[in-house]
Amino acid sequence: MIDIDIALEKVLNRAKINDNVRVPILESLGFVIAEEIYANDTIPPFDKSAMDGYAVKYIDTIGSTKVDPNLLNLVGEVPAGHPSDYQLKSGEALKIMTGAPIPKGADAVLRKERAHLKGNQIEVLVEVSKGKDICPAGEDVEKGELIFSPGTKITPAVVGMLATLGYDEVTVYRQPEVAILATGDELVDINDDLKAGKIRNSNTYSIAAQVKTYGGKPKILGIGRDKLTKLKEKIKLSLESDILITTGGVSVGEYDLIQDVYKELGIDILFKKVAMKPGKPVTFGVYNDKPVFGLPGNPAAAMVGFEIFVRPTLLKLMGQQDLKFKRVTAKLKESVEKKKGRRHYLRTILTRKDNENFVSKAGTQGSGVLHTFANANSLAVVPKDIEYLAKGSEVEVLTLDKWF
Ligand SMILES: Nc1nc2c(c(=O)[nH]1)N[C@H]1C(S)=C(S)[C@@H](COP(=O)(O)OP(=O)(O)OC[C@H]3O[C@@H](n4cnc5c(N)ncnc54)[C@H](O)[C@@H]3O)O[C@H]1N2
Ligand code: MOO
Repeated sequence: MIDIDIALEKVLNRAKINDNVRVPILESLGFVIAEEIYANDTIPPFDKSAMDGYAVKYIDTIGSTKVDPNLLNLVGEVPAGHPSDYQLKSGEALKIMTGAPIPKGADAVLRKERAHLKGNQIEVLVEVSKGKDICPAGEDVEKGELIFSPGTKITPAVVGMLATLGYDEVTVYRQPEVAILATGDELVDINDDLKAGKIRNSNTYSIAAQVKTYGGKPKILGIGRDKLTKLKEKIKLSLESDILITTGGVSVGEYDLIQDVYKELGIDILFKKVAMKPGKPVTFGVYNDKPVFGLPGNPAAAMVGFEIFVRPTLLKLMGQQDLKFKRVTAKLKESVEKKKGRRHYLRTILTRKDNENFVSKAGTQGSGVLHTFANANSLAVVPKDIEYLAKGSEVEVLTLDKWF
């Protein structure tokens, strides 16, 4: 049995970042920029008003108060999108709207509510300083500035920045396609009859949902039956995808054929047993540089195997730099007992009270119990060589925040 951290290192060492594609910016959300993005313009391109009010010379407001206001002549207006050619002179004001270009001669904006309109004049109720309520040109971005480097994750604000900078498309690392094959003679699909000895195939759907959660594109290959030739044929078809996942058939049963199939197809197996629970029989291989994961059939084991090994692989292919889980330390709300030798990932509920994190089991921890996972929001880590943790002990917890 290989140690989890060593196993993960082997996986990530073999995972290669994807090639890149150009996509419309709205389709780039969640992906990673694969080019340098420079500003072709200064943003904002002109000094603009931050408030609705009056463009003035600040000097004309000096000494002005509510009780003894200075008077300025109103000589016109500047709406947003309509620059004025007027050269403001001393003793004058121009009505100005938020976002409108500051006219020549003006050096401050007096907010509407800080002036009194009296016919063709305004009373200045307060002094304003030079530059007051003006957003200077280049406040956001200077022309020629490097704005984003390869590796930047595209968030809603990044999409907005790309639009501001005039990019309608952006180059990103290509979305990985992840082929998923569930194996087992006992499996039927969602709408099929549950005849004796049969169970519904849930792995295909939970794993495909995990793939989507982390930004991949699932390719569902359906159910493969426990026959070497049939499995070989199905798997062969899917070796074009960026990642291949099979579930089931990796333990030591007579019909657990996955490892034989991998070998016959020329998939180089790097490990087939990991010191973790659930997920001990997680198998990892490489075919033409493509990662191949044989996840266990047990639904919770398959999903934990995905989170620990496939998730960071998928993120790496997508060009992401931070492959780690968000982790917190939390106090156990109950004691935990286990055998030495494997690191356990408990399906848990993480809560916060009075500035402290607490964690409790989401239910029974059998590798086949999926319901518990559906109630969980985190995985608490119980180290390999620990046998007992008392209530109140501190544990490391991986948050599944991307699920929510
Ligand atoms: N003698 C031993 N038996 C087992 C060992 C072992 O070390 N010695 N390991 C156990 C562990 S740990 C696990 S985990 C499982 C993994 O087994 P497989 O990957 O071979 O999975 P299967 O036997 O095909 O299925 C296990 C279980 O999960 C159900 N299943 C399978 N596929 C699906 C699916 N797509 N959707 C829902 N449920 C699925 C299946 O019916 C079984 O109940 O092996 C232990 N055995
Ligand atoms: O590794 Mo298995 O998932 O312990 O049941």
